[in-house]
Amino acid sequence: MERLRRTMMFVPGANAAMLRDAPLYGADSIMFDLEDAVSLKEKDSARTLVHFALRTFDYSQSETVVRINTLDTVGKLDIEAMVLAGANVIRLPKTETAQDIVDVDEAITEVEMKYGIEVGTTKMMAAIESAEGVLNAREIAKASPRLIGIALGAEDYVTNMKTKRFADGQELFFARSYILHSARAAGIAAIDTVYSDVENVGGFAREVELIKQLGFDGKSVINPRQIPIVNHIYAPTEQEIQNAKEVIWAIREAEEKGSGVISLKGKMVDKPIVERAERVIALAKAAKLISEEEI
Ligand SMILES: CC(=O)SCCNC(=O)CCNC(=O)[C@H](O)C(C)(C)COP(=O)(O)OP(=O)(O)OC[C@H]1O[C@@H](n2cnc3c(N)ncnc32)[C@H](O)[C@@H]1OP(=O)(O)O
Ligand SMILES: O=C([O-])CC(=O)C(=O)O
Ligand SMILES: [Mg+2]
Repeated sequence: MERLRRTMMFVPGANAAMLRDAPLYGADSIMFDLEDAVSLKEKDSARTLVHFALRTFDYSQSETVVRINTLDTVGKLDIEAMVLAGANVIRLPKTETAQDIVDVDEAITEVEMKYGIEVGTTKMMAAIESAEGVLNAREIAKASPRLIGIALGAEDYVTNMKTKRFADGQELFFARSYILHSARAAGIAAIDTVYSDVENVGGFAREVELIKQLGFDGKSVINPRQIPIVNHIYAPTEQEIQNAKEVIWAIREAEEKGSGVISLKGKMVDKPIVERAERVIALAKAAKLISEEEI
């Protein structure tokens, strides 16, 4: 089954206490940051700290993602330390072109070969944070078989666009839509950007409602308090779960009789409707609203 990525929590790589406590909050993915949350002075110590944290603490309940620095700075050093430490995913920030992804893919391959790790073990993500990156999202999303998703980085993006973030998110509509389409066309995940105003719970919830409606798999978060809000909004309602169960039971029965399409309460049920029902069930299981065995 597809891995759920409702929440991807940034953890500043230089903060030892946050690295230690990060698994306590139940994020689907923990994103260790070596890039913009780490000052230039702390780049080397943060890399060492995250390397040892990955080897020492138990992050097994989450996916581990590391946001590295770009290859024109210390990205290669980051890749070597993180691949060796067994990070699940390397996230490249400020991705502008498909070639950026190919270059990181090659750097990862080199390290995997050097340490006898099976080539392809380490996955990748691309964060898109500029006009150039958005316009190239379609090629970026298909640039490497390692890619599990692409994400919007809206703080850098609005800066590049010479605007700022607004409550209704209009300024992000094109970028969000194009990134989503690029991800879906490539068959990978689409992750929305951070919401920096941690105290504004209402504004955060409205943004999560919007990105769920658009079709994003989930959101980058910066604070543990944002996790239950995303999980609550992404959790299906009782009615949605009941409908999904009925669809799956009905299609199972139909398939036993050798048919792929049926009518349920006067509505047609076929493959796309079954796929949506399966996602509702996966989200319900993740939210522990139903048990693994129930369906
Ligand atoms: C544009 C970009 O690039 S965004 C990505 C880079 N930015 C980041 O990584 C920032 C990550 N977030 C943070 O550093 C913090 O959440 C801040 C600075 C925004 C707010 O910090 P605080 O005011 O301390 O938050 P808050 O009071 O909610 O913290 C509660 C607890 O959660 C911990 N915590 C807060 N954020 C995080 C986090 N991202 N990861 C792990 N633990 C965290 C705190 O250490 C605190 O722990 P304690 O109770 O044991 O002391
Ligand atoms: O990727 C993110 O959501 C955070 C980030 O770097 C940005 O918004 O510029
Ligand atoms: Mg950024």
